[in-house]
Amino acid sequence: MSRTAGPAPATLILLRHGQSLANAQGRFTGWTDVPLTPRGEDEARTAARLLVRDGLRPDAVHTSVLRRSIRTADLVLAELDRAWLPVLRTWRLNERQYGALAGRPKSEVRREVGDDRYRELRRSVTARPAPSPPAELALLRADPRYARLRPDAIPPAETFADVVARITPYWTDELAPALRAGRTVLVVAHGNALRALIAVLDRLDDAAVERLNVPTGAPLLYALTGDLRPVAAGGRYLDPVTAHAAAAAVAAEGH
Ligand SMILES: O=C(O)[C@H](O)COP(=O)(O)O
Repeated sequence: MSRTAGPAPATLILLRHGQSLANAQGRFTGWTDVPLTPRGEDEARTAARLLVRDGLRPDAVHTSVLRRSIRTADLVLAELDRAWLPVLRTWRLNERQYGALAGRPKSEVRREVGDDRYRELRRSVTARPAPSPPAELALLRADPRYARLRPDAIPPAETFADVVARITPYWTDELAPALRAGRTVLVVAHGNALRALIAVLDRLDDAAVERLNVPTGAPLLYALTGDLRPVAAGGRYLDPVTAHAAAAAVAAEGH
């Protein structure tokens, strides 16, 4: 008797945008819509060449609504000669809303609040930064890219747990169905958005979340089983030596 084949394995590629102006300046970014630096654009092209080297050809692309992720995806698709691919853009893949920390130098914040609180603000699951100043929050709430959101749905500041909560529906409703349909899905997003997605994929506990850092411009491949479980926890960076060194540098930011 022939066994019915189970669902096919799936391929998910996670990519944090290339270096941004705020990254280069050592500042918290959050929902601030900063551009890539020239180095960040080169990181995007290098990431695309790694995908080509490994025979990876995305046929579904998702970004946030922030230009650093949109531009990174555009550069990758151009390098892959797939500029024709439709790209889905969503606020749910935005970076964590860092509230009053956005725009502030990380080293200044660390000196102000101390090493323990600084680490807690960046990497704990439940720490909530002070809210964005009212004028900045009003600008976010008036931004046309969030026009379909209720104004009170624009968070004044997010915990990491909040990011997980807003990304999970996107995983369930958009990414997982595309993967089950056999698409090679590329998600171009942000450090904490991808940390949240990885936490969901690998079912990370809080301690593991706190240790997790995602570098810019480093393609992370998740081979998934038919039921969308990672074949290897943590996935596999296409250039692991560079990625792991860059992840350590992310952890050390502000010091
Ligand atoms: O929003 C930011 O500041 C960065 O992109 C992520 O910063 P973090 O690594 O300090 O969370």
